[in-house]
Parts: sequence; structure tokens; C-alpha cells
Amino acid sequence: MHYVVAGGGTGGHIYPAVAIAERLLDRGTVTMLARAGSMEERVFLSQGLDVRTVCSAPLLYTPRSLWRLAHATRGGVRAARHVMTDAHVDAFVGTGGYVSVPGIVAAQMSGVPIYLLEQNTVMGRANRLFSRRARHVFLGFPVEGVSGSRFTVTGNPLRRKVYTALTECRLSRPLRPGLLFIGGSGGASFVNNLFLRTIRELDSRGREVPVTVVTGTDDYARIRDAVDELSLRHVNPVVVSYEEHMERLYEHARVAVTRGGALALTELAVGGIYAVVIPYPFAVGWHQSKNAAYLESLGLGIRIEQQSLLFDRYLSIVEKALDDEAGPALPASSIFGSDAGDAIMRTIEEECSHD
Ligand SMILES: CC(=O)N[C@H]1[C@@H](OP(=O)(O)OP(=O)(O)OC[C@H]2O[C@@H](n3ccc(=O)[nH]c3=O)[C@H](O)[C@@H]2O)O[C@H](CO)[C@@H](O)[C@@H]1O
Repeated sequence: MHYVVAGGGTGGHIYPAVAIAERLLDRGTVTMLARAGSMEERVFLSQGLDVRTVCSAPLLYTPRSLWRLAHATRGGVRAARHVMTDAHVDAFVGTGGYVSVPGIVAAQMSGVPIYLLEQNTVMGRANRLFSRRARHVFLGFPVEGVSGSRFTVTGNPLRRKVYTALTECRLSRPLRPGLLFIGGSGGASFVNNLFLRTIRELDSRGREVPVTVVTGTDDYARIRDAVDELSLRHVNPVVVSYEEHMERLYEHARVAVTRGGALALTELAVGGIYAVVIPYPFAVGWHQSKNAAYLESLGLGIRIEQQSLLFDRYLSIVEKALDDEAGPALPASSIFGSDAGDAIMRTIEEECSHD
């Protein structure tokens, strides 16, 4: 079997593409589509994946017609069609981001079955436009108003190493005592500022808790300098700009303060790491807030909106969660209790082997 996979732009699109490719590689060969010089190209190559570059245009104007869109991204579609016709392709998988668009259009033109992943509780723009053309849409979270046999709530696929480490983390209770701050794949200055205020306060209370922050590359120097200036006595925080091996940070965490990105929330839920979620307030359709609400409904975390965050209340939530050695229990038959990557791979394999 030969598969083509595309997803790009941010970690929330790129890492699910890696996770699916890792599983499909057990069953055949995989070619990844990426924009030249992009984050997805760098990540795919670092994972030893076979990459072909295509150019792509933003979906800024949400074109209604596939053919108008095909025109706007014609260079990318041409390159993607070459990939589809060079070898017999059994399936195309798109995990979102602009780069998946030429892949979807090329797959449609070449008669290759299309599979899509929607990571969030709200359908993204590209998936809204293309889900009718997909043979199957995998959902990382239940999506309001979406049902039917073509849609399956699988949960979000995680990279194998991350999934294994997190599952072990959840099973080997009690959890390690660390507090982790993550602002999504690009970092978030709001989360970084909250980290500074939190460590100052925990230090003044004499609380010796291991704290790590992943700042994002843009804010790294500012936060590192600010930590040096605090001259802390009890808390000795680790400041990281970007972590290639997130499992190493998750392994030490009991609680995470995080944005509401679908992949971060999935990873925390799988690991049984309590999530204090401060959703990005400008996310399209408030999807981060809705992602967080879903986690909260399962008792796996709490949602605090940025606009209404009261520091003292927030800190008492964090401290209470840090004192809970066992962490939250995963409800029976929750979507976070099994390997979504394997489920997606099995569906694609089964459906394509009947063709
Ligand atoms: C601002 C915005 O609209 N962000 C969106 C973007 O999130 P974004 O890409 O920021 O965030 P996610 O939390 O979904 O995914 C981040 C991924 O990057 C990884 N990671 C992160 C930091 C790091 O240093 N190293 C690392 O490997 C995480 O382990 C995770 O796998 O796509 C997600 C999936 O559609 C959406 O839910 C988010 O709303």
C-alpha cells in the first residue's frame, strides 16, 4: 500500500500527520507533502520521513468552489498530482493547515480516496469545505452537530513515543510532582507571564516544586532573563524555548497550565496530567474554549477564561491539583484510553484493501 499524508503550519496539524504516518509505515510506504522551508518540512525530515514539497495558498477567502481553489493553489496541486500519479496511491490523509489543500484537490482529481482528521471540537475551515469529499473524517474530539457513518470520534493520534510515555505515566501512579507551563507549539506570552507570577508566588510560600515552562522561541530570552532577575530561593524553574521530545517533560508533570490546543489537551488527558486550561481567546469559533470544556466535563482539567482569570483563585486550583498525588482518573471508555493512531490506521487499511 502507498499513502500520501499532508498537514502543516503548526504543531497541532504537523504532529498528528507524523503520528498517522508512523502507523501507516507498518503497512506500506508513505510520502509526506510539505511547503518548502516550513516547520512541517523540518519536522518530517527530522523523523526520517519521505517528503515532497508543494506550494500552497492560505484559505483566507474560503472559496466555495473546489475549482476556484484548485486555481488559487494550482502550483501546489500540480506538484501533489505528480506525487499521486508517480506511484499508485491507495489513500490520501489530510490533517489540516494550508498544505493539506493541494493534496486534497489533487487526490480528488486523481480519484484517490481522501481521509481527513479534525482535531478540535469545532470543524476547521478546510475540513468544512472538504468533508463532503472525504471517504472518512476522523474526529479528535466530539464535534457538535456532526454525525453520520463517515465521521468517527477516534481521539487525536499521538506520536508513538509520546503516546507510550504518556500511557506509562498514567499507569504508574502516583504521578511525579512537577508543574508544566505550555503555550502551544508557538508559545503564548500570556501563559509565560502567568508562569513568572506563579513561580514568584510559590517561591515566596517556600514551596519546592519542580516547574518547567516551554516559552516558544520568540519569548525565550525575555522569560529566561526575567527568571534570573527573580533570584528565587525555593523554586528552580527550567526554561525551554521548544522541546522536540515532549514526552520528557510530560514524564515529570502532575499538573499543566496550558492553552487549549487539541493536541496538548489530548496528550495531557492520555497522561492523566491535570490540565488548567486558559484557552486562546481569539481561536476561530472559540474552539480552544470548547476543547477545554470537553476535558472539564470528564473531570480531567478545568477551563479558566483569560479575561476572567483571578490570580488567587487560579493559584489555589493549581496548588490543590499539585497536592493530588494520583491525578485525575480517566473515565471508562473515554476517547483518551486507546491509541487513536492505530484506530485510524486500521480503518484506512480495511477500507482501502476492499478497493
Ligand atoms: C492559536 C491556535 O489557533 N492554535 C491551534 C493550533 O495549536 P498548536 O499547534 O499551538 O497546539 P496543539 O496544542 O494542538 O499542538 C501542539 C503540539 O506541538 C507539540 N509541541 C509543543 C511545544 C513544543 O515545544 N514541542 C512540541 O512538540 C505538542 O506536544 C503538541 O503535539 O492547532 C490546534 C490543532 O488544530 C488547535 O487546537 C489550536 O487552537
